[in-house]
Amino acid sequence: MTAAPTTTVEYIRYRIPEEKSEEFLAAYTRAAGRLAASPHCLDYELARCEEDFEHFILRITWTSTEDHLQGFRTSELFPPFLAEIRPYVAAIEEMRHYKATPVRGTGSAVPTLYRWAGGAEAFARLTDAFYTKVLADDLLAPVFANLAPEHAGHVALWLAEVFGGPDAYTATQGGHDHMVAKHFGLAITEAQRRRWVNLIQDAADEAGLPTDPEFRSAFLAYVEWGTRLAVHFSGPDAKPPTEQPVPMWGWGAAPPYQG
Ligand code: HEM
Repeated sequence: MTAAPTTTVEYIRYRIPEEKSEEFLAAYTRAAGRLAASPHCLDYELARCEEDFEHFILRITWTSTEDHLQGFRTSELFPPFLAEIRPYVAAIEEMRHYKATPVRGTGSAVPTLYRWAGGAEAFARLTDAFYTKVLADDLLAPVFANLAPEHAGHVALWLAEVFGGPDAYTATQGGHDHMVAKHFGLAITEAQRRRWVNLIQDAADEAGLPTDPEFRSAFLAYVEWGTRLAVHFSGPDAKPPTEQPVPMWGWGAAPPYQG
């Protein structure tokens, strides 16, 4: 079980007469700077109804309802925020906090990294090429001296799952804690980690994974994160990790170019 999220979404619905909408938008453009500056605000968006121009909905995600009420509302940001929007308070039709339910997710407009890479076969090709290189490598071969025959296949399932594919590693082997625990006691050095990073990129080229900047930067970001975690958990002072979900790696700031 992971802890329930504390974030809350405040919806404020306005009905603004057409002739006032321009100054309403201008006032909110100025007021928004206070939301942007608030450490209690995760994001905000003012949307206008397409069918009925008089309807607006402001959505603000707060770190928690309490942070909104006791934090933002008592901060020095609130008085100037309120001063901008006070003329429209009477036009509010609803102003309430909502908590997310488990019914949420993303659609398929943006392909997962898994799909973009070429699915399960691509990750199998990747780890086959990778472990061939690892076993021929002066720094890494000793670490993988007792490599089990199924290891490459397991790592392929893990990578596929992290990049948005089926949860086959979790279902057949175990989740994040299981994978992390595989590295206990290995005492991986920085030089070995860096070699791992280099070889998996060579293997990605050899296995024909996409070479576009967006895919490769997201791929490498995970490899950096994962190898640094592996080093940490392989060290002498590593404690078993707290229960964590399998990371779901996405595209980050650069979504795929679909021209
Ligand atoms: C993104 C980085 C990494 C990922 C995704 C990863 C993934 C995995 C997975 C999924 C396993 C378990 C395989 C199984 O269930 O059979 C594993 C085991 C192992 N990993 Fe990693 N690993 C990473 C980094 C590293 C690094 C940097 C090293 C060493 C240089 C390393 C060395 C090993 C070894 C030796 C095992 C086998 C342990 C055993 O079964 O006794 N890993 N790794």
